[in-house]
This record gives sequence, structure tokens and C-alpha cells, in this order.
Amino acid sequence: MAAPGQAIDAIAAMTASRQIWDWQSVYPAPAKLNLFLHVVGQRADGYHLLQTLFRFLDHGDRLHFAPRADGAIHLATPLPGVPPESDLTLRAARLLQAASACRQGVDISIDKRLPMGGGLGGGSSDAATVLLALNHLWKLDLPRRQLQEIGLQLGADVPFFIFGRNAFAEGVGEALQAVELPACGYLVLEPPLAVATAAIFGAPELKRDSLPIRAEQWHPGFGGNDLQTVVAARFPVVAEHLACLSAFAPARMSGSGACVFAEFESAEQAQAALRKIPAKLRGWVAAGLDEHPLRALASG
Ligand SMILES: C[C@@](CO)(OP(=O)(O)O)[C@H](O)COP(=O)(O)OP(=O)(O)OC[C@H]1O[C@@H](n2ccc(N)nc2=O)[C@H](O)[C@@H]1O
Ligand SMILES: Nc1ncnc2c1ncn2[C@@H]1O[C@H](COP(=O)(O)OP(=O)(O)O)[C@@H](O)[C@H]1O
Repeated sequence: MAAPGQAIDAIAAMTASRQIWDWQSVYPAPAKLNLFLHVVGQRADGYHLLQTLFRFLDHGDRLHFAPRADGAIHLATPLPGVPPESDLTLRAARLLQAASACRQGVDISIDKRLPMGGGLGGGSSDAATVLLALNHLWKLDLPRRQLQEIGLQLGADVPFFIFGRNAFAEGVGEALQAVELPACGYLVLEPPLAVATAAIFGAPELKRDSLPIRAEQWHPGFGGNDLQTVVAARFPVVAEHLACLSAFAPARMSGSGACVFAEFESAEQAQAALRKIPAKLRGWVAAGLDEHPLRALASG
């Protein structure tokens, strides 16, 4: 288990409004939680229609960018098991370069802290950070809406990260309404497995007919995660982590898993619960953020 305090990220410290973002900066890619996630239907192309409440956390990956004069886009830190050409960061930079006819290049480095296939949106957040940061560093000034459209080509969660505010989301996650959320702390546990999102959405037993709600009907604690039933049944270790966390507060899975979380009034209360979790379980505490630390890097 991560030592209490160690895993709390310093992303919030970078949200200071006077932060000057330049080529020397470390660019945060925060995690998200799905506070609830209902599958309310399916599109003709097979993609599932969702309703979900996205919340940013002050814990995540960190990216660094170095300019290249030759116009090439290069990933200096390939991730284990992800061929660089498939990496969402590289793909995001290439799409942005093409959309803006930009001739500048970049070396991208990722300090990967979020588990892959964890339901915390790490890859999507990395991609969004690339779009926001390079929009600024390459001086492109593309409006937020256009960055969101580019992001949607990379994954359904990417537009939310570029939108930059906690949000009630519909469609496949691209129709977003900002939501104000209270300050609170979260205890997140990382079961030791990566869940393949496609396999969970493709499960015959998945409930696909949750009743849609209007955004105003959402309230803290509302609903559940329809994907959790499938994941917990297929992967008992996820069910075990949920049971362990439930001893302290209502526990839920984020996205398509495998990570599970519980909400507390403060990060201190979440830390107190973390100290009581069996040492063999990996977990950390994060505060909920009001907005993406890089939100100001796009207009609109
Ligand atoms: C479940 C969520 C909830 O926020 O988060 P994660 O668990 O990934 O963090 C997202 O909807 C994940 O969206 P996204 O990140 O784009 O999923 P991808 O990995 O691209 O999707 C992999 C596959 O899952 C299926 N898929 C995905 C999203 C969706 N709304 N319906 C689907 O049926 C499709 O078969 C797709 O090809
Ligand atoms: N930069 C990246 N970071 C993480 N995963 C990436 C990245 N680029 C591509 N991927 C692929 O996306 C998959 C989903 O990763 P991730 O977004 O971390 O999980 P989730 O969608 O469950 O939140 C990974 O298993 C990996 O194959």
C-alpha cells in the first residue's frame, strides 16, 4: 500500500491562477472518477449510450514536452505493452498537427502514475493534456470545442478532460453539462488487473436499459455503475476490493474498472480509512478538483 500522504498528488498546487505554462513546465493529466455510470441504450454502431457523472481528482499522470525543430513527433517514454504508434499521446499530437497544419514537432515524456485499464481515464487524460498543452505551446489557439472534436476521435472520455469541468455526461460521454460538486476526499483502491473496456461493454449479461434521468435529478450517492456487476462477477478480486472498502463507506467501481473508490467528507478522513485497509491492497487518497488544472489553456 502507498504510505499515507505519499500518494497525494501535487496537481492542485499547480492550479494557481498565476502559473505560467511553458516548455519547462510539468503538465498534469488528472484522473477522473465516474461517480455513477448507467448504460441507457446502444447506438446502431454498437457503442453504448451512457449517463455518467465525471469528477476530476488531484492525482494523475504528468507529461513533459520538449520542442523539436524537425517537425517530428516522438514519444521518449514508451509504455510497457503499448506500441508508441498506438499511444494516445502520440496520436493526439499527430491529429493536432494535421488539424492545424502546424510544422512544429515535439518530444513527449510521460510520468505514468495511473494504472492502465483502471477506469480512471489515464490514457484519455494523457491525450487531452497533449491537446491542451500543445495548443498553447505551439501557439495554435484552437477553441476548446475544436479540441474536444479532435479528442473524440481518440476516445469517448477525452472531450470531458478538455471540457475541463466536473460534468454530467450523456451520449458516449461527449454531451457535457458542468456540475458544481462539494469539496471531498476519495480513497481509491487499485485491484491488480487491467480491465479491457471492450470486453465489458460486449458482455451479454450487461444491463443496457437503465432509465435515463435529467441532469438536475442527479444528487450525491445517486445510482450505481452498471459495468460493475459484470466486472465484479468476472473478476473476484474486484469484488473483494469493493467489499473491503465498503466497511468504511459506500464503495463503487469507476468506469469499466478495475479501480474502486469511496467518498469521504475530507482527504483526512479518507487517509484514516486508508490506514485501516489491509497492507496487501494498493490504495491512495485524492481530493476532488473543481476543474482541470489546464482548463485555461483553451478558450471558449
Ligand atoms: C467506460 C468509460 C466511462 O467513462 O471509461 P473507462 O473505463 O474507459 O475509463 C468510457 O465510456 C470508456 O470510453 P473509451 O475510453 O472511449 O472506451 P474505449 O477504450 O475507446 O472503448 C473500447 C470499446 O468499448 C466499447 N464501448 C466504449 C464506450 C462506449 N460508450 N460504448 C462501447 O460500447 C466499444 O466496443 C469500444 O471499441
Ligand atoms: N498514454 C496512454 N496511457 C494509458 N493507456 C494507453 C495510453 N495510450 C494508449 N493506451 C491504451 O489504452 C488502454 C486503456 O487505458 P486507460 O485509459 O489507462 O484505462 P481506462 O480506459 O480503463 O481508464 C490501455 O490498456 C492501453 O492499451
